[in-house]
Amino acid sequence: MEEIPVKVAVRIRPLLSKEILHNHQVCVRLVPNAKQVIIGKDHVFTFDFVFGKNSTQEEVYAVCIKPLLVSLTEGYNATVFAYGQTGSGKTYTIGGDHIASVAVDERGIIPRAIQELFQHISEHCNINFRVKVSYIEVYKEELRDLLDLETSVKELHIREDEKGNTGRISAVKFGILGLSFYCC
Ligand SMILES: Nc1ncnc2c1ncn2[C@@H]1O[C@H](COP(=O)(O)OP(=O)(O)OP(=O)(O)O)[C@@H](O)[C@H]1O
Repeated sequence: MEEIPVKVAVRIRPLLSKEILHNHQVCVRLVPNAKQVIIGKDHVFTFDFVFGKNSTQEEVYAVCIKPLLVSLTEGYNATVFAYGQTGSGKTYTIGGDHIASVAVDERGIIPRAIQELFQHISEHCNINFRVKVSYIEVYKEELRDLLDLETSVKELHIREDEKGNTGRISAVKFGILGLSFYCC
């Protein structure tokens, strides 16, 4: 079977207290033993990974991200991004919020991946690693450097090489939040 390099996971978040208070109803169900969700009455969608409302940060990381980190340390590139409408749980899952104030169990993808990457580096003193980080927000077609908010949005551009590959954006936040790794 052909190996498809892009994998898509869906994560259902639990209702928030304010949603319960306003009597909002859950409109999405998991299909047992299938990587599918049903929206409404009968709209079935299939994904590579499906996480229900009780899924943990650890589970999402272990299933979707850890294998990529292993590949990264073997010299492959990987990109992870979260996509969804406002309030759907991108920041929570990717772990882009105030990391210091988040309980260890609740930490999302970015702090877990960074911790594991540096753990790997410290265990392989015979190899030279160079780690670069950038954190870019793309919102309404404009780029903002989240590590240097003074930079004008006009100074940042997405560039492509002759093959159409985009450059070294290392963490992207748009209606999408993401993290890219590049081995140097
Ligand atoms: N899996 C989850 N378990 C518990 N709470 C969650 C989960 N996912 C999201 N939440 C909560 O839902 C709320 C909205 O999530 P979040 O801020 O991550 O959404 P977002 O997609 O990043 O929104 P925006 O695009 O507006 O920034 C937050 O209070 C967050 O803590």
